[in-house]
Amino acid sequence: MIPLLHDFTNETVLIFGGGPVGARKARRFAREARVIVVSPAFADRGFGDADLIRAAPAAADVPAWLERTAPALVVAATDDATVNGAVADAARDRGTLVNRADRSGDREVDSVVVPATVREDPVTVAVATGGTAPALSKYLRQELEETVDGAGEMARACAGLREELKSRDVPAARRREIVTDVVNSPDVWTALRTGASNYRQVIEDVLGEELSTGGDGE
Ligand SMILES: C[C@@]1(CC(=O)O)c2cc3[nH]c(cc4nc(cc5[nH]c(cc(n2)[C@H]1CCC(=O)O)[C@@](C)(CC(=O)O)[C@@H]5CCC(=O)O)C(CC(=O)O)=C4CCC(=O)O)c(CCC(=O)O)c3CC(=O)O
Ligand SMILES: NC(=O)C1=CN([C@@H]2O[C@H](COP(=O)(O)OP(=O)(O)OC[C@H]3O[C@@H](n4cnc5c(N)ncnc54)[C@H](O)[C@@H]3O)[C@@H](O)[C@H]2O)C=CC1
Repeated sequence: MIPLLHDFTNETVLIFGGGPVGARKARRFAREARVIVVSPAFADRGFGDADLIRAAPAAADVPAWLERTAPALVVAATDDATVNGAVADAARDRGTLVNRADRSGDREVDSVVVPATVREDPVTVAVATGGTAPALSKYLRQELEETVDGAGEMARACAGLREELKSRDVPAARRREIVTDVVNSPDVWTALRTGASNYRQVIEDVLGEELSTGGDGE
């Protein structure tokens, strides 16, 4: 399987199953998509701002739900393997992406896996284990949270610097050198992580230095 980032803006994600797993997937997708969760019962968990629809579709009813809601992605997260299988079949018939929460091998065509994710906008890091060890994905995600801390602000600093340096016609090679130095600077990371600095300040400091040295490489 190959990781890709998918924009779900203005798309619908349809989830079957309102247990803890359905709730987790609902929260995940509700940050961007319109999410509908269909289930006879709902766990006492957050579902983001998903629409919760109380129903217990039989396998034969599943295609009509996809027809009605036209989702970009459908999630099978019930504890009924027959219903989950019907969800996968209906998705394949429509050419819709499907995530089966109860499966890690024998995947359906067009199936997708939800990776463990660390997010500090605009930075995203995703971890998967080929379905073999979700608990390991979660562990690595927790470890990576420390590494990624401050990366959102660092990304904004780099983006701002690239833009400013381009607009000042700084040669591309020098531009790359400056941005690479900033990304590799332990001092900048520490300043961003502790709040001692922010991305605007970093841009200002680096540009100030560059201009005062006349961009002669040092
Ligand atoms: C294939 C996949 C399909 C999919 O759901 O996309 C899948 C399938 C299954 N998960 C199972 C179990 C658990 N899953 C978790 C947790 C997470 N599972 C997630 C993803 C995935 N799970 C996909 C593969 C990703 C990869 O390649 O690693 C995460 C990363 C993302 C998310 O779900 O949001 C999220 C961590 C989020 C975070 O915190 O960062 C825990 C830990 C816990 O809950 O604390 C357990 C219990 C411990 C264990 O068993 O490892 C079972 C057995 C069910 C049973 O026993 O019946 C199956 C089915 C099977 O394996 O057959
Ligand atoms: N991907 C993952 O991270 C994990 C996956 N799993 C798998 O996912 C499944 C769901 O996990 P949990 O939420 O913990 O299970 P759960 O048993 O707590 O929840 C299942 C939900 O499905 C609903 N449901 C039952 N029949 C339905 C139907 N016909 N239509 C719609 N909804 C229906 C139930 O009312 C319940 O809300 C498990 O059976 C397991 O196979 C389990 C743990 C983690």
